[in-house]
Formats: sequence, C-alpha cells, structure tokens
Amino acid sequence: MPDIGSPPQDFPKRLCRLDLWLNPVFDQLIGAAPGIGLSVLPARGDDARTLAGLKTAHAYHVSAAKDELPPQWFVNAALIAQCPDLVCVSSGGAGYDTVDVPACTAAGIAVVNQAGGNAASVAEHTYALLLAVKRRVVESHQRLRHDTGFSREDLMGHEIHGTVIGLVGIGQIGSRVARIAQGFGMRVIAHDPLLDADTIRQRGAEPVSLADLLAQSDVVSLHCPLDASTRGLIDARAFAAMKPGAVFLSTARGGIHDEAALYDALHGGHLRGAGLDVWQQEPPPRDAPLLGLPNVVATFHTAGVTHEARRNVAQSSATQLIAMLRGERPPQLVNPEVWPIAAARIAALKP
Ligand SMILES: NC(=O)C1=CN([C@@H]2O[C@H](COP(=O)(O)OP(=O)(O)OC[C@H]3O[C@@H](n4cnc5c(N)ncnc54)[C@H](O)[C@@H]3O)[C@@H](O)[C@H]2O)C=CC1
Ligand SMILES: O=C(O)C(=O)COP(=O)(O)O
Repeated sequence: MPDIGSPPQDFPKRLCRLDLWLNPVFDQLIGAAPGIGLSVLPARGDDARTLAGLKTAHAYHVSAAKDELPPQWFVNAALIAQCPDLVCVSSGGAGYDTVDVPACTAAGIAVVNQAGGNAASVAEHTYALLLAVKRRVVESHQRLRHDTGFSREDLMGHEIHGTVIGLVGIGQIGSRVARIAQGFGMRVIAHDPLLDADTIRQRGAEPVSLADLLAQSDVVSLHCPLDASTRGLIDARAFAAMKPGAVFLSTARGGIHDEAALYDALHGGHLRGAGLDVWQQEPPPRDAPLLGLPNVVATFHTAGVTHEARRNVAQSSATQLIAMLRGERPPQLVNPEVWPIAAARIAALKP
C-alpha cells in the first residue's frame, strides 16, 4: 500500500470515475486519502447525472480502452469546455486513446497513464497468441471437437526456437516480450524511433529500421501506441514486405494495422498466421473476415485483463491521482510540460 497520509484539506477534492470496471483497490485507496471525495458515476443510461458529476470534478479516472467507454465521456475539448475545475486525468491503462492530450495540455490539465501495470499480462498474452498460432492449438481443439479421421500430421506446427521476432515498440511491454523471446531461443530485433540504440540493446533487442524488421522477422509483434505516427503503419505494403510464412501479432491497438490488408496477406498464403487481441472496431463483428480464417487466433482486448494487472493499474492510478491532488508531481505524466501550470491550478482550487 502506498503512503497516503496527508493533513486533511479544508475542502474535498472531487474525483470522479465512471462505473465501468470496479476495482476495490482503487476505491479503498482513494477512500482512505484525506480530503479526497470519490464519486462513482453511471457511464451509461444517466447522462445528465454523469455530466453533472464530471462538471464539478477536479480529477477524472478514465478508461484506457475505447470499447469500454461511451464516446461522450472521452476527454476532449468538448468535455473539457464543460469541466472548468478539471485539473488532472488518469488513464486506467498504458494507452490513452480516450484522452485528447493536446486539448488537456492547452487547458492546463495534467494527464497520467499506468504503463507497466499491465505489461507482464500483455507480454504473456502475446506469447499465448504466438504459441497458439504456431502450434495450431485452437485449430486442433476445434478438429478434436468436430472432426474425425484426421491425422496428427494434418495439424503439424512450427517451432519458434531459432526464429527471429521483430518488436515494433520496445517500452514496458516490448521489453518483457524481448525477455520471454530470449528464453525461447529467439533472436530479438526492434524498431523504436523514440529510443536510442543503446537503450534498445539494454532492453534485449538489436535496433533495426522498420524496413529491416519487416524483411528479417519470422514474427512481427506490435507494442507501440496508436497515435499519428503509427495509425495505418502496417498497411498492405508492410505486409507484402514481411517474410513469406511470417506470423503477425498485435496486442497494441486496432488502427495500427490495416485489417483488410492483413486478411489478404493471410488468405493469399503470404503470411502463416496472425494472433490478434485488438481491433479497428471493438468488439469486432461476428462476421469479421479475419475471424473466419483458420490461421487467426483472436481475443478481444483481454491481454491486460487479469486480476494482477487490474490490481496494479488501479493501485497506480489511485496513487498518482492522490499525489496530484496533494500538489505532488506524479511519476507517469504523459504531458510533463503542463505540470507547473496544473500544480498552480490545483493549489488555487476553491470549494
Ligand atoms: N491489448 C491490451 O489489453 C493492451 C494494449 N496496450 C497497448 O500497448 C501499447 C504499449 O504499451 P506499453 O509498452 O506499456 O507502453 P510504453 O509507453 O512503455 O511503450 C511504448 C513504446 O512504443 C514506442 N513508440 C512510440 N512511437 C513509436 C513508433 N512510431 N514506432 C515504434 N515504436 C514507437 C515508444 O518509444 C515506447 O518505447 C499501449 O500504448 C497500448 O496501446 C497496453 C496495455 C494493454
Ligand atoms: O492499458 C491499456 O492500454 C489497455 O488497453 C488496457 O485496457 P483495459 O484496462 O484492459 O481496459
């Protein structure tokens, strides 16, 4: 448990979170923090009450995943215009696609994320998908349930030992995937334009350009955020540039890879398989073409949905929100340049 002791303040700081995923750790920590009042607002079906709560909020814990949150509760210029006292926003995950960070910065609002809290879960899930694709686990299960008269050789898979994995992004999750890959005897290469070559090496990968990564990898795995630099990054040309027989994985965000182009690359036989946790539309429609392919193993944004990750993320978010509302700089600011302004706004808050 983090230290949450502080003298009571003369009026409660108002923190809102929407009633999307409940985590007792979050509510316990906030509830025990002197001077902070928590409102849990209905996210669906009572828009007037939710907006009324948000309008008076000083702090807002927002879902990281767009599928979970009705769009009217995304943090954007329209919402910010209605919330004059909002000074800090915490994303309940590593990604913060539900938050317009430049709009927050312009309004003097500090934004934090929880990268790291779910990294172990997502890295493990990446390997669950990879092994399932390479060893045809789901296909085998389906054949056993529904077919007779097939042989083991009909379900022959491939080893990952001795192959090359290319990581697009080597932050908290990518670094963990690199370590797991080393345990499997894979060569690890990575492309991360925001990191220098030494850092990438320290994280267990050889730094390469994106073109070299696509050309050399037997497995391409995405671990970068969805932003202007990555939207549509893995398009038809990128799939064509991958090695024949490569496997494509994404536990990052839908929108980074082109789903129609991926379907063509798989259906045409250029790629061996894909493991997908994230989708352009979440949940994907049941008739999504990719879901009909036998060489695709699909989950629905569950890479970070473990008891451990949810506990870590809740603890980290609550701790950072408490720190900010006490005027202390939190460790995981997404827009650090805004902190002096946000801190001054927090100090000046009136009941
Ligand atoms: N499927 C799920 O349940 C989850 C998905 N995610 C997604 O995974 C992403 C990564 O998470 P973390 O590793 O925790 O974040 P992180 O912030 O620790 O790492 C992201 C890395 O991507 C790099 N990067 C930024 N732009 C890039 C580009 N154009 N090309 C290549 N690399 C680039 C950054 O330099 C950084 O090293 C999140 O942004 C989120 O979208 C995260 C957690 C759960
Ligand atoms: O951390 C992230 O970016 C996530 O996507 C996790 O979202 P979740 O907490 O599983 O709704």
